[in-house]
Amino acid sequence: HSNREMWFQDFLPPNMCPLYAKDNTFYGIMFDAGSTGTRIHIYTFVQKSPESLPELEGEIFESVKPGLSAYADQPEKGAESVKRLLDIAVDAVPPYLWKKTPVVLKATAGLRLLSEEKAQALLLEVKEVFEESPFLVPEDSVSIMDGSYEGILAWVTVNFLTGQLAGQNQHTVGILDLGGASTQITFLPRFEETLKETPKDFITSFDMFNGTYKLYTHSYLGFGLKAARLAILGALNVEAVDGQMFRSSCLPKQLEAEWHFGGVKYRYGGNREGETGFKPCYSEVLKVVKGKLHQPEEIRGSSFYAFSYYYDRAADTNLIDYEEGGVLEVRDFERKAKEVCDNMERYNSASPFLCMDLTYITILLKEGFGFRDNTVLQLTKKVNNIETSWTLGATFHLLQSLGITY
Ligand SMILES: O=c1[nH]cnc2c1ncn2[C@@H]1O[C@H](COP(=O)(O)OP(=O)(O)O)[C@@H](O)[C@H]1O
Ligand SMILES: [Ca+2]
Repeated sequence: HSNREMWFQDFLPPNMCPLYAKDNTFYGIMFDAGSTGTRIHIYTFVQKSPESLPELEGEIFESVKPGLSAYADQPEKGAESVKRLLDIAVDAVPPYLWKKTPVVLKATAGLRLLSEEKAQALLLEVKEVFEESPFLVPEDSVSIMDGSYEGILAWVTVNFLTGQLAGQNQHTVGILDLGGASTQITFLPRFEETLKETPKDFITSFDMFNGTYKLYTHSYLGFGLKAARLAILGALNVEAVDGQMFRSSCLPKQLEAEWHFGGVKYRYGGNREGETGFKPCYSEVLKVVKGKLHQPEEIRGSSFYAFSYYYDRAADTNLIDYEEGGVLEVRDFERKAKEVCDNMERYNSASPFLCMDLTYITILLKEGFGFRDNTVLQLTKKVNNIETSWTLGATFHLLQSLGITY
């Protein structure tokens, strides 16, 4: 963009700038501080009239690992990783729009699991990075997001990108997000019954684009893929993890290794003496999931969009194409779990956790949420080349609250 800049840009107010005079272009910068990585989404919008939805022109996306929570004891270093990503936005947004472009960071389950003190120290350092940038820094620009918003905003993203939020005939789709530390389920109930039999705190009313949506949503903290690994290994909420060896029938028999998560080091390994394979693994994982999740009757027959680790593990095992995504049934995950767990040596090089992860996904879907074997899942990473992430919904919400869009 910058080669198109001209000398008068800096002297004329944007609405008089000849280059952009007719353009109602604006930007939004949203950081996703996830448990396994930090990502920046720089969105460009055009709004042609107050009546129509803003049009999304494009997205610049970049990410770094590990996530902020890995810097629990070095908040400055954590903020540095945010600074490096923000520099991309400085180059991407035309200077005359810097002051009008809001920058926000929302942290999810990784920071929810840290102590209040450590989480706040990290957020404070990030806030300083924002204050030193040329962008618009709204109130509450750096925060830990409420789990229910994580689901709602991802639902907004997917349904906006698939065109379901415009016009009259809305056939919205439900979404499933499997993060590292938490997992979300969100859908628009069609039956009065569902609203009646659902706990009150699972239903949230939400205003967006001149409509009100009464959504079913819940975020299960500790049920993300990586947190579930710890729960399955029995390493969750254990005081002195140091030196302890956590074993599971879901891991290759001879395996012994170390794993870092949330700033803690865990030693884990296979069942040297005991059983290994799909059957024992299934009952091991079932203990972690059974009876812990609400099962809405209505979802049994409907299809859902699934992304994040649902997508990654399906792609890792060739259930879907890594670039294109694809359509699966719940039983495909189970079939693949059996295949991997009963032939662990063959899959060991991919990831020693593959059997555990696939078994967990199977059980989460079937025994956790109560999906049927033939429930259809649409696995997507991108829709029209835009990442399916809660960040787009969050940016719409932000721009609306700042009066930048309608
Ligand atoms: O922009 C995105 N689009 C789609 N998936 C994403 C995006 N950013 C992260 N993910 C996926 O989210 C998963 C990691 O979860 P995350 O680190 O966000 O944990 P959390 O949600 O529990 O905090 C991975 O599967 C990763 O591929
Ligand atoms: Ca996430």
